Parts: sequence; structure tokens; C-alpha cells
Amino acid sequence: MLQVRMLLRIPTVLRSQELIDKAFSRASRIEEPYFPDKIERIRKEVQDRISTIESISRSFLDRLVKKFPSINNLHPFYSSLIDLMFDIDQYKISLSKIDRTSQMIEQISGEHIRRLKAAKTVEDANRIMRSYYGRFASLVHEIDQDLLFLGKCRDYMKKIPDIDVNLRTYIIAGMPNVGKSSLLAALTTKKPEIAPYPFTTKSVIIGIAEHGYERIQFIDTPGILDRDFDEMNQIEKNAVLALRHIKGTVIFLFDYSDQSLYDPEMQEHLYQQIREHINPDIIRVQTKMDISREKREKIAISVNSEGGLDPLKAIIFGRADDDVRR
Ligand SMILES: Nc1nc2c(ncn2[C@@H]2O[C@H](COP(=O)(O)OP(=O)(O)OP(=O)(O)O)[C@@H](O)[C@H]2O)c(=O)[nH]1
Repeated sequence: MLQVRMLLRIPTVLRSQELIDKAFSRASRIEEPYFPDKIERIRKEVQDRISTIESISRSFLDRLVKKFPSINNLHPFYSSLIDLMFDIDQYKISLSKIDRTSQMIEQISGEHIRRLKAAKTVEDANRIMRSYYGRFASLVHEIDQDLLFLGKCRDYMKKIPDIDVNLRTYIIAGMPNVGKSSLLAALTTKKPEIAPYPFTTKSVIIGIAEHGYERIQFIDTPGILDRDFDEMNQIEKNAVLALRHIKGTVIFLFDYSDQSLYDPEMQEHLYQQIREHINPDIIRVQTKMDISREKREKIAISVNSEGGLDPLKAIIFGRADDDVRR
């Protein structure tokens, strides 16, 4: 939970030009009407402008460095998802460049303010101001690609679902179109998604069921084909990472109906792969009983018929210690 909150608090990432415009526009509003002596007035004005630009830009950059989570502190499910989508080394490099730029802004601001103190004429002061604006803008432009990259990371991270690692959790898995999303919808408060064709679940989806005082978490994963991890597409990899890193019991759905897109052997093989290599805590469940010719598994359900989920609910909510895990 903590990790997700961290992700949600990451501030909007401005592009360089936006940051420069923001700082310059705030600085341009500064005027010092109270100094009778012109050079003193201009000196004070330029100094205040430099300090304003420094403080606006540095507070933004420092906040980014502070609020972007350190990959090492994230729950492995999140760090592996981020790793799947982005280059983790680039993530670290971009954050450290931003940190360094903030320090350099502090340094050039100090230097220019010192030079300003020695300025004798209004022209000198204005020249120092122009030099500062130029140096500042080029420093910020240098991190434009880093800001762009981190902005994309942020947008992605905000979409990662909010998994509560403290709740009892079931992860619904199986081949495409077996009825995973329908089961999630039937067991929880999550509205069903329209899923007319395979691979419709693109990322991990969470639903919660309230049972007495307990909140039970269900995680719907994208359908997986039975192939090596390296051959999988990003969507299937999402499912495998959820299965690998989220602690919980897997509900593996078998579809033996005529509607099934995959034959029983393929489904069995995928089941065995998950049980042996990813998570041994796994329950076999046959779905779509209302349109299946025969019952092949001990737990057989249907989301479409009255009481069709009872055999599974007895296990989950009744906590019946089952002999169904093989
Ligand atoms: N008759 C019947 N149809 C079902 C049942 N469960 C799911 N379906 C249908 O099967 C189709 C696929 O269901 P989904 O829940 O989208 O399957 P999924 O496994 O989440 O699919 P992907 O996300 O694409 O892997 C839909 O048309 C559902 O309406 C069931 O118990 N009985």
C-alpha cells in the first residue's frame, strides 16, 4: 500500500520550457520602488529576481527527486512492472541529473549575486542579469529529455493499480477468454468490462469483496498463452509479474466448454508451469459449467447460473480447507 501511495504523490513533471517560463514570469513581476538610488534599486531588483528564479526552479526539481520513488524501495511487483516498461538505469540517471542541475542552479545563483554586489553601474547589473538568465535557461534545457522521460514514467506509475499487500488475496489466472474478468466482477464490487474478444484485459485489475469484517482482494490478470516469458508480449508479462510477485492464492480457470479457444492439454500445461515455476498455492477451477458438457474438476462454477459460484465461494469465504490443490 505504502508503495502505491508513493506513486500517487509524484508531482506533475513540467518540461524545461514550462519551468523556465514559470520562473521568469514570476521574476518579471518583481519591482523595488523603495530605493531612491537607481543602482541600488536595480541591484536589489536583479538580486530578488535571481533568488526567485532559483527558489521556484529548485523547489520543483528537488520535489521531483524526493517524490519519485527509489526503485530499490518499491514492492517487487511495482519495480518489475516499471522495469518492464522503462529503462531503470535511465530512471536513476535522469533523477541524478535533475538533482545535480538543482545544485548547479544554486551555485550559479550564488555566483551572480556575488558579482552583482560588485556592480558599479546599471548596465553592469543588467549584464549580470542577462548572463544569469542565459546560464539558467541552458542548464534547464539540458535536462529536457530527462523531464520528458520522467513525465512518462509518472503517467504510467499512476495507472498501476492499488494493490494492498496486507489483504488476503486471490489472483485469477488462465488462458485468454476463459472468464477471468467475469469471475472478478461476479465475486467483487468491480463492474464487468465488456470483453468480446481475447486479450481484452490489458493490465492487472483489482476488485475487493467484503466478507463480514474482512476485505478480500481479487486480482484479474491478462490471459496468458503457454510460452516462454521472453516470447510473451507486454500484456502477458504483466500477468506473469503479478503471479510471481503478489502474495496470494492463484485461482486457475479451466474452460472446457465449446466456446473455449484452447484445448484442455494447453490449459493443463500452463497450469503446471505456473504451479511448478511461479506459485504452488493454486486452485483448479472449471468455469462456464452452464455451457460445458461435463464436470472435470472438483470445483466447477458458472457466473451465469443461480448459485453457480457456490463451490468456489465455499472455499474462499468459508475458508474450507480444501483438498482441491494438487
Ligand atoms: N456461458 C458462460 N459464459 C461465460 C462465463 N464466464 C465468462 N463467460 C463469457 O466468456 C467470455 C470471456 O469472458 P471474460 O471474463 O472476458 O474472459 P477473460 O478470461 O477475462 O478474458 P481475457 O481478459 O481476454 O483473457 C465473455 O463473453 C463472457 O461473457 C460463464 O460462466 N458462462
